[in-house]
Amino acid sequence: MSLIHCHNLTKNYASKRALNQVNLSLEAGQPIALVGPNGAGKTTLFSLLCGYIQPSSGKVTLFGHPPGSQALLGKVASLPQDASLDPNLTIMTQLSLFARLQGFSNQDAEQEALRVLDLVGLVDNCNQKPTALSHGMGKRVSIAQALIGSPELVLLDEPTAGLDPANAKVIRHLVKSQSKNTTFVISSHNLDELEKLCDQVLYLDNGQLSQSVSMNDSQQQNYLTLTMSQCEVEVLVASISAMSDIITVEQKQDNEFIIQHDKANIEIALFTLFSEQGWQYKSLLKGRRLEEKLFS
Ligand SMILES: Nc1ncnc2c1ncn2[C@@H]1O[C@H](COP(=O)(O)OP(=O)(O)OP(=O)(O)O)[C@@H](O)[C@H]1O
Repeated sequence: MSLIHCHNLTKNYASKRALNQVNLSLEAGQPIALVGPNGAGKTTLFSLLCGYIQPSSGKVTLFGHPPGSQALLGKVASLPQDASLDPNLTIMTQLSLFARLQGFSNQDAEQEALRVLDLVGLVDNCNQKPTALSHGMGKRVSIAQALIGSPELVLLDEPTAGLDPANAKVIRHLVKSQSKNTTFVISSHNLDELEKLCDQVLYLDNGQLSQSVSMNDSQQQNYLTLTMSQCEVEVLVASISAMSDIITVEQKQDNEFIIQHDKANIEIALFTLFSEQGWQYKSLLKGRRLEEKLFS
């Protein structure tokens, strides 16, 4: 059974069509990314999956059940984009309360609150109120809240937006470490971050699911992303293009090139060329960056 299944899912806000006939079937596994420009419909799709709003037409199910149904209690959790904590209650009080609402006893609820706070590295802050926490720490508490009861599916809407690199790194580590037992669907504008975390990337544009990209597809094997320290672009492109088994060489940014080839271990021939010419390279990565895959 699919983890998430959408059939012709459509949402209109008055005359505005925010989601247009989205068809989607996702299985449990590695984190899944949801990307798209501002206004593409990402939050609308999340809100439909959480059962916060109802579709205008079409159908959506999670584990075969409609969003918000009793059968999903404890199985599905979410971090909404604008999640906020109660400023008057300590972190411990709030998280214990949410655990009790999921059916934990008073004592177990406190243990569960400490467990999830430990996952986000904030046990020492458990007796503080949200007003004493930084924005990044508050976001980490909200993610801890989403992990109460070890749900099988967690929807994170822009979990690292506005966070400093250290806080963002804590969240990335957390997602990685919990991915064995929990499938995360993450909406974000940070393609570099998603590239590190996710296996599958869904691209929404203007309310339509226009692409579904796998980070590990076999075609990736035929691309290299080369970054040179310094180079004469025309000479470099001509030299690499002249090598056998090279299909195309395309300059992307100042010193970055995408090389398409049809030979395993072509890297050795490239390194030989660099050595003969005395050229310095910064990095040579297998595959193309997510940005390239989505927008080239
Ligand atoms: N409550 C609402 N009433 C009317 N229009 C809305 C409402 N919520 C969203 N929209 C519109 O629906 C479209 C999709 O919005 P949505 O917030 O889902 O996009 P998004 O991809 O999450 O954008 P962002 O990346 O900026 O967060 C936008 O055109 C938006 O203006």
